[in-house]
Amino acid sequence: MSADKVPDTPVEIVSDLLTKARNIAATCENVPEELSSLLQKALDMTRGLDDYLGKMSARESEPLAELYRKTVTHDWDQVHKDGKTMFRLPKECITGHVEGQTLKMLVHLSRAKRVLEIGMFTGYGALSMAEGLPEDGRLVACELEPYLKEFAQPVFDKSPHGKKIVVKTGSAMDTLKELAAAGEQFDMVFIDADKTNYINYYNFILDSNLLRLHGFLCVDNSLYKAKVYLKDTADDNGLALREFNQVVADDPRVEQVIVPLRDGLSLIRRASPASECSRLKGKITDDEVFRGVRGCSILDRMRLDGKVAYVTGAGQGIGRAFAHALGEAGAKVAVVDLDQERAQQVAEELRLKGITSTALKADISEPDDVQRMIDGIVSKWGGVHIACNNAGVNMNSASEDTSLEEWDRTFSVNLRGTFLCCQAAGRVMLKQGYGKIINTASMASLIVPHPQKQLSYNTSKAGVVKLTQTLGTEWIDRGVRVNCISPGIVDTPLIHSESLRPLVQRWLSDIPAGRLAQVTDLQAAVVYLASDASDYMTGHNLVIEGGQSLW
Ligand SMILES: C[S@@+](CC[C@H](N)C(=O)[O-])C[C@H]1O[C@@H](n2cnc3c(N)ncnc32)[C@H](O)[C@@H]1O
Repeated sequence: MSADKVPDTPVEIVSDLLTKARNIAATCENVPEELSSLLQKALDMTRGLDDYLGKMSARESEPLAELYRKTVTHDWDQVHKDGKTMFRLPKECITGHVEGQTLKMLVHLSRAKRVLEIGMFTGYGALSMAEGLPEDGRLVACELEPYLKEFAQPVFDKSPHGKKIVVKTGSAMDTLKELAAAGEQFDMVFIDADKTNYINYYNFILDSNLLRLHGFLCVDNSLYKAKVYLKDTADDNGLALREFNQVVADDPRVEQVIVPLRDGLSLIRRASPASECSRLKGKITDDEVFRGVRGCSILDRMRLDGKVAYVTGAGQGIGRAFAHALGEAGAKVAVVDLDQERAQQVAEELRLKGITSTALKADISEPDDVQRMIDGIVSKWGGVHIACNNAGVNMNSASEDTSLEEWDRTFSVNLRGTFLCCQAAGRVMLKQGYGKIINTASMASLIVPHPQKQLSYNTSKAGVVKLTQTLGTEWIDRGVRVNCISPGIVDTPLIHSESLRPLVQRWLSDIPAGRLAQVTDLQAAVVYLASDASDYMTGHNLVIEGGQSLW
């Protein structure tokens, strides 16, 4: 702690008291050596703690460091004397490095997308949390003093995360009412403004549903310099926080814990819908729609944790995007491709993202390769739950010139290969009594895309749809669902080649969406079809083509 810093947290205050006690002991005669040494040891322990936490926590970004420097060197007394702020703002208000990183970590871990801060000060906490938000995340910061918005904004503007922050100046309670009236909801709320109003903010946030059902609150200063539990507390803020903590502890709507970080940080989460039910008996329909199927929200129902998946043709393009999507949703993924090196590269990408993966080489038109692929996955991971049969080839020729070779090669990969994979994976899945098969068909199964000529491709993909419908109805009563995805024209590097460029213009005029499909446009569909959320769907051809087949 620097010499001019006012002790502000329980640890800093203990440290200050110990320093005083040690100094007194040093001036007294007859103080036992052991007492001095114990005082010194206690002092070293308390003094060193915050420093150590700072050193061992992730480093702050340069904009955060600038905000900190700018805040602690600013003459807040003068600003107040000049009438620029309504209140005299102590620089100790700032959350600072360790708390900032803690808030950022909480945003990350909770995957919050919308955060509300009540009491922004110079924006250190706001920017820390914004750094943890995804690119489309948003943080609304309430601040009474307009001067502080002007102070923080130039630094926000230097950070790539500053654009996620919207500052609302004025009384926080007025802003909360405005947000609630606009139907806004937040995943996380950080309360750090006037202490005597904490209880009002808390009640308003819960009563007006500003905090979404599975959201949580962080409340700063909940230990308030230890005054919340010291008997002789007389100051308003200490008493307000003591009452606040008690109200939260007695509130059946929430679960909470106080983390003794700096001046105390309460983490409060809205309890499960089930506990809200008993309180709201009669006012709600307490069913699976309200509670979620098996208690899971719709997004959780699309998680694939613990599932084993494979994707053929996963070395590039759509297959690679499918492999990433299934892995991101929680599945272990076998990346299968004819090209071993590409498969390995994609498997490595997945591992870098923390996804369990393996690379396999297989030619799906060869029964032995397909069987080896399935056996390998089963022996490595104990089963196959998601079979993504995506590999395919596309050759072009006028129908009168289509060679038998082209026809056979197309059918042997696109239809025979898909059949071999469905059969080999299906046998395992039927034994398990569970499985999700997702075949890649094509919009060409519905319409005849033009002007390119691709008889064998179109016909083989129509076959994939019929294969899917037949298996999907034959196996569903034994727990195996079979569906397919029909992408429209997908934007791949090949499409930008000199020879295809004129065709792209033609295609674009045929697509109501006005653009080609990106592989990322197909990712949610594969996760949905792989998840339990789509259990009632089988034999379906899910067409994703920007409306092209409808024109
Ligand atoms: C402890 S500081 C906030 C620190 C900040 N969260 C950070 O990360 O550095 C409290 C802030 O709340 C603001 N404040 C106090 N009363 C308020 C109110 N009624 N409405 C909005 N803001 C208020 C103060 O102006 C001050 O800037």
